[in-house]
Amino acid sequence: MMNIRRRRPPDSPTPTPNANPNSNANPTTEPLPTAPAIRAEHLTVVRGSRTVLRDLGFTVPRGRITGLLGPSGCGKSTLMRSIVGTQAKVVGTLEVLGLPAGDAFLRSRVGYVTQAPSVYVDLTVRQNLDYFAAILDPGRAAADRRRENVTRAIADVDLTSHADAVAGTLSGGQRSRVSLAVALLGTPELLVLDEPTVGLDPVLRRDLWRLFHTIAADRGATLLVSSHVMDEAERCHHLLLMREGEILADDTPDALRTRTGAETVEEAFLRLVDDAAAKKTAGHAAKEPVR
Ligand SMILES: Nc1ncnc2c1ncn2[C@@H]1O[C@H](COP(=O)(O)OP(=O)(O)OP(=O)(O)O)[C@@H](O)[C@H]1O
Repeated sequence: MMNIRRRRPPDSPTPTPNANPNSNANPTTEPLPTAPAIRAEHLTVVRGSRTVLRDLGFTVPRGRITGLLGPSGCGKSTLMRSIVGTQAKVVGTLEVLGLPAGDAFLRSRVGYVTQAPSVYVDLTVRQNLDYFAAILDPGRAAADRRRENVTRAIADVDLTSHADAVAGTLSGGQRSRVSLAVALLGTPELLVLDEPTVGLDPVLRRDLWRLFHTIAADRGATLLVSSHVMDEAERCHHLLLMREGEILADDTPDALRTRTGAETVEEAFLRLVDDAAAKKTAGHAAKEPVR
């Protein structure tokens, strides 16, 4: 069972945009807390010779869990990389926590867990976290705080009993949780998790989803969680359904089911896919020259 302490994060040492001595930002122009965590307009991404994301427009609400769902290859990872600022050739508007995606001030406010766990296999779980904690919060004066944060993050992902195990000896699911613990270290406002439950057994999947809900409820954090498993959609507050580089729906699971008259989100998704295909066919037919 995942364990997360029910407490608010301490005041963060994270620099805010106005902490920048070179910034001309006016405090009154700070985004309101009700502003979306992520806002995209006309977002297009080209990879190689392919347009992988095409003219996307969507919002991700703050303090909620948004599921980014769609089949393999539809562009979920590309969108997540764009949001965290690691994707090249991003065109259009993409705002994250009120700042342009990739802005240096977002570095410690956004946590990102890639599909492949990024851990040092020759270090123990605790040594992995100590290393990243030292980068996030350096200096001798912060040693006690770092130790506390590392212990808390390890407990959050239920790896306390494996804290001294070498990461290379852990299972794939356990390594994924080490990556998640690293992302939780800085108590980020936005967590971007790329297929975090892939390959996990049903009990661990359920526990991870409980952890996500606790993080959103207790910390007020925003989570963007991708999956190609449609039953995970039912666990989200909000959904972005993707297919072939386009957003088919940006809505709550309830609203989606009601709007499409479907029983499940999976069925709603299939109806939206059929509708989109029918519209495309109608569009092509309209363009055919009349003979
Ligand atoms: N370097 C690249 N050059 C060209 N096309 C690429 C490149 N990387 C990925 N793509 C293409 O971009 C599309 C989207 O890939 P992406 O990894 O974002 O999809 P995904 O939805 O995350 O898939 P999965 O669930 O399998 O991880 C895919 O069709 C893929 O073939």
